[in-house]
Amino acid sequence: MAQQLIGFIGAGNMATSLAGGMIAKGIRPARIWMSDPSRDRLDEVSQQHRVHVATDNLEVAQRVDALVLSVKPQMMASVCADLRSVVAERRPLVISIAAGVTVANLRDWLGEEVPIVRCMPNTPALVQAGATGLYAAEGVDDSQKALAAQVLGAVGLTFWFDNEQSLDAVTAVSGSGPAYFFLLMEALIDAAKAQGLDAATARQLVLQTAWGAAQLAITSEAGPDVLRQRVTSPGGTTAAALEVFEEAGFREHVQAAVAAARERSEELAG
Ligand SMILES: NC(=O)C1=CN([C@@H]2O[C@H](COP(=O)(O)OP(=O)(O)OC[C@H]3O[C@@H](n4cnc5c(N)ncnc54)[C@H](O)[C@@H]3O)[C@@H](O)[C@H]2O)C=CC1
Ligand SMILES: O=C(O)[C@@H]1CCC=N1
Repeated sequence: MAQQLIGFIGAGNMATSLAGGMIAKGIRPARIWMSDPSRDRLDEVSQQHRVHVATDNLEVAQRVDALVLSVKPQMMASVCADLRSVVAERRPLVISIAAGVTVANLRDWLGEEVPIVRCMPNTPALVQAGATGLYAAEGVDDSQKALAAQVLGAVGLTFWFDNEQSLDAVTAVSGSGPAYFFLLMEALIDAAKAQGLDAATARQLVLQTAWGAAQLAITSEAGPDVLRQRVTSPGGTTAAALEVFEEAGFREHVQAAVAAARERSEELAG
């Protein structure tokens, strides 16, 4: 496994986050290939990460032991159609990170016999703080599962699921989730500025608070509900703020937002 080659089809945000995290974790850049139609993108990636690059997806597919499909879900059918003959001949492990694209979709496009791991990482992979849900389709052996876990586990925590539907929920929670926290950070920075703090200080206060709250929640035995209560003095400032959140239906909005993300993930399966 130590020398197996990993190829990314599509050198976008996620692929480079994953590759960057893998390299930071000690995986040699020479084990990583990336293809993308954009020469500029590849130049940027090879300069930054020193991985092998190619504009031709087939050149990558012909060389690697595991292919990480990291193009947009809408591109996946046509990309797979081009890869189909090489994949049928070489049978690399296929790891898809595309939101909503199912194992059945991938089998239609690539062939029934292809070993497939469907997974859902997130962008904190770039700083090795990712969270990834994985699902291994029938026919994936233990060494292939270990390889998928090595790729995704290099950039954060991995969680295996026995049923594929769970990945739509994972997509809505942790795949899209960083954006929810970033939205809260943006809104809090704006609120801090509205209260007269300068932009740089507002940003630092908010990011340190987000980081501190996450660290506290991760390291504490108490759950987020208890930690929230500990911040909230009766009749105090936090209580005043939380009342506004609750009255505005904050929790209901979060439920509805996550349900919308899940629905969209299911729709992307086509
Ligand atoms: N952005 C995120 O937070 C997450 C994204 N994903 C999934 O990862 C996948 C990639 O998303 P991003 O990296 O955000 O998108 P992106 O747009 O940054 O990257 C896609 C890349 O694919 C390339 N591409 C386009 N056509 C191609 C082709 N025919 N062959 C090879 N490459 C081609 C594009 O030039 C681009 O560099 C998507 O399927 C998305 O659902 C999964 C988890 C989180
Ligand atoms: O927004 C999306 O569709 C992708 C999948 C999860 C995060 N980004």
